[in-house]
Amino acid sequence: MQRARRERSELEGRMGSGEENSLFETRKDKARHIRRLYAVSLFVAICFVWAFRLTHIPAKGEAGQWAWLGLFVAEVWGGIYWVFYHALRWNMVYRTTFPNRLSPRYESRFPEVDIFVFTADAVVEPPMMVINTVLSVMAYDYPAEKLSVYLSDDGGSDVTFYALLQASSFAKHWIPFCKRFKVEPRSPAAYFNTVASTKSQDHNYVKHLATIHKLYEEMKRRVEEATKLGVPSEARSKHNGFSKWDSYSSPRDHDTILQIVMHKKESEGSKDVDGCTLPTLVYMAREKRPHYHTNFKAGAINSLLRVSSAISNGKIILILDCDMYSTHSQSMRDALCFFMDEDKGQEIAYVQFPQCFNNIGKNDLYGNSLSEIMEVELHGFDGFGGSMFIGTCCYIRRDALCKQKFSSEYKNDWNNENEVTEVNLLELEEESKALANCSYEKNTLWGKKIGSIYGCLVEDVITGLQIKSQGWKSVYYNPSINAFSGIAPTNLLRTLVQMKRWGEGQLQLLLSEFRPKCYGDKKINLGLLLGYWHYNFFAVTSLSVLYYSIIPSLYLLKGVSFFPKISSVWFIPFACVIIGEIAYSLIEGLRMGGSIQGWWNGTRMWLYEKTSSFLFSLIDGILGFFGRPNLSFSLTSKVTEDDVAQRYKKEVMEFGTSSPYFTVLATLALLNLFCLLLTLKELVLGKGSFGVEKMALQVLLCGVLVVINIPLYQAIFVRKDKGRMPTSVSIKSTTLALTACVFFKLFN
Ligand SMILES: O=c1ccn([C@@H]2O[C@H](COP(=O)(O)OP(=O)(O)O[C@H]3O[C@H](CO)[C@@H](O)[C@H](O)[C@H]3O)[C@@H](O)[C@H]2O)c(=O)[nH]1
Ligand SMILES: [Mn+2]
Repeated sequence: MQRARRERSELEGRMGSGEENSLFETRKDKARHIRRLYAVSLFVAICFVWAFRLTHIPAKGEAGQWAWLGLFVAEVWGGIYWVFYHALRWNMVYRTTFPNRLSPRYESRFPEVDIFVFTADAVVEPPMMVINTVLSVMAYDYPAEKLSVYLSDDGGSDVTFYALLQASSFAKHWIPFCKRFKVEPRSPAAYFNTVASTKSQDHNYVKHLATIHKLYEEMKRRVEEATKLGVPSEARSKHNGFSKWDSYSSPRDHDTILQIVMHKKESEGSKDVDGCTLPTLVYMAREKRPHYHTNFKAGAINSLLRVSSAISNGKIILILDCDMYSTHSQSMRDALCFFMDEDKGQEIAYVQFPQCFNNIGKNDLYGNSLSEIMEVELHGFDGFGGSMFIGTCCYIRRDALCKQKFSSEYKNDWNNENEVTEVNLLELEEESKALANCSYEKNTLWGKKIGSIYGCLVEDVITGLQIKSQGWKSVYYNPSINAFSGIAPTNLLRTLVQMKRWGEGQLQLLLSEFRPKCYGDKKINLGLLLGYWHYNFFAVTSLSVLYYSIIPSLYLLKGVSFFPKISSVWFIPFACVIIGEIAYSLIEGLRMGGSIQGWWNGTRMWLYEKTSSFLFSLIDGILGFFGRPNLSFSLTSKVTEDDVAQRYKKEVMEFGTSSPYFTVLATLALLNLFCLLLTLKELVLGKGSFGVEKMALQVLLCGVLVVINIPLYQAIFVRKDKGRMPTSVSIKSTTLALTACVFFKLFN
């Protein structure tokens, strides 16, 4: 990754205004001319493919006429979608910040920052992970009296609360330790992992390290014990916060639980061992009732927005998922460079950082590094006026989330109006608690115009769009030192389910009343619109990919050809598109620091997501549009069982459970395998009218689909481990695929 970054910066050209005063600089992608030339040429080739389709439609009554027209539709859509894809590569920009210019000017006038961390389930998001994230952000290199950390717990778990209490005590040692020894990263778990292998000569450091490590291990043991056995009664009686669970009946049915664990204005208890102030720390589990929709994370964001406005009211908010710990204690200053820039700062609503993951294997088996999005596409959005908001690792201006429009009169003003000098914590808790009640939002604009937007499984994307349509700008900042790191799914099904949720959310956005509000009236420019469409149409695109991976292969059985002969001039545009796209995606993958195997894995995942996840997104999205309520958010698990972890490490694909996703994938894979085998048999026996030259491209397509599915065949036919394809799925898929082939051959 680092190497790729260096190369990238060499490739970039400068676009800065040359102002010595700016706190940030924007540079254009230096390769943009080559990219554009390539895109235009390839588009011409695509047009020729369309022309071929239109000029060679089989005559009425000839075999495959309808299939031919279907292929035409798939190719037209594929071409259009390809334009969306390249829109994101047309105008990429890169940002650099100058934090060393920031401090001398603004250090004493830094804004208050509120950090929101979200968790929703103590089982799939272990409390230890959550508090490591919390500790990493509490330890930011930032004036503690201007920092508040809020944990929203949609799981309403007393164990998570217990862990947070433990973290608050541990912070009293951890934060001074971080500051004294300039520790990075400041998530204790991540830090102890990195230092395990290094030896230091500094005795003072070694001594402190041993002490703090011991404290951490003790805390970890307590928290893990509580996770297994429940919160110890001794702890319950010591902290009256636990009494708030008395009326609690289930995670879906309880009062608001709000606890200010530490408050910077509190006279005692919020100082570290060196006597320095610690950030404010708040636990919130908003009220839940079965007959109120929770609106998932969007609902949690809005509750926290209100609660925090009563407690600290920071002007800048950092939104984080509970697995996304900070890996760089200075990065908040980078974000401020954008907001505080005298020239352009006031119009920037949010600064999006990339999501990075610390558990990606060498060849990124499941394409989870999301490097296409993080290293390319968000830069593309940025070039057209603003990054997409991706829900985490993002600094947002409270005004942009809570007020409505941007106007040219808007000025940066970092003074906090409701600055409090002395607080009565109980009163403050009581007062803010009501703000997180279910009924609070009744007949208000929350979720419609204010705060995070409801009704969409990608609340982040739609919220970002809403902000943009109100006239605000946003930036994407991809620093050379990673700012955050989290956990990517570690098995195939989790990845597919996550993608299904994203695809469905994007479709909801497209079908919602917000689409015209966000896209209409030229509110966003064409480039940005095309970029968003690239995501919005995820689900729709599944149909053309499915068509392309089924119909041509089936027609092999009948010897019907859909592609030009190799000797024909019409072969040229097809060859250009195929070779061009392979070369382009391979180069892009390698430039981002990936491997060839990684590119191949990514291509497989592209196919799997398009044909299974996005198919289900489409079905559920349409059902949702016709009124079926969406009651669940399939949380991505952040824990991995040992044997699964072993296979993940060895880059062996994980199946293991029967799931409709696998049935679809296996059926497709087997269908192509059968078609290929039958075709090869035909070829070898030399029977019938099978023209090699005529069918070459079609056999190649089927062949590639087979080769890319090799791991799946192994999972069905060869493997014996627990991660292999369950027999029930294998039988179901074989039957389906065989039936399709036989029916097609005999009856069509
Ligand atoms: O009812 C809910 C459901 C989820 N979450 C939190 O939302 C975050 C994201 O959930 P996760 O299961 O990790 O989903 P991902 O698909 O990994 O999330 C990505 O996609 C989401 C939807 O686009 C964004 O909100 C996230 O920021 C982005 O990381 C986690 O911290 C959850 O605890 C809640 O607080 N309440
Ligand atoms: Mn996640």
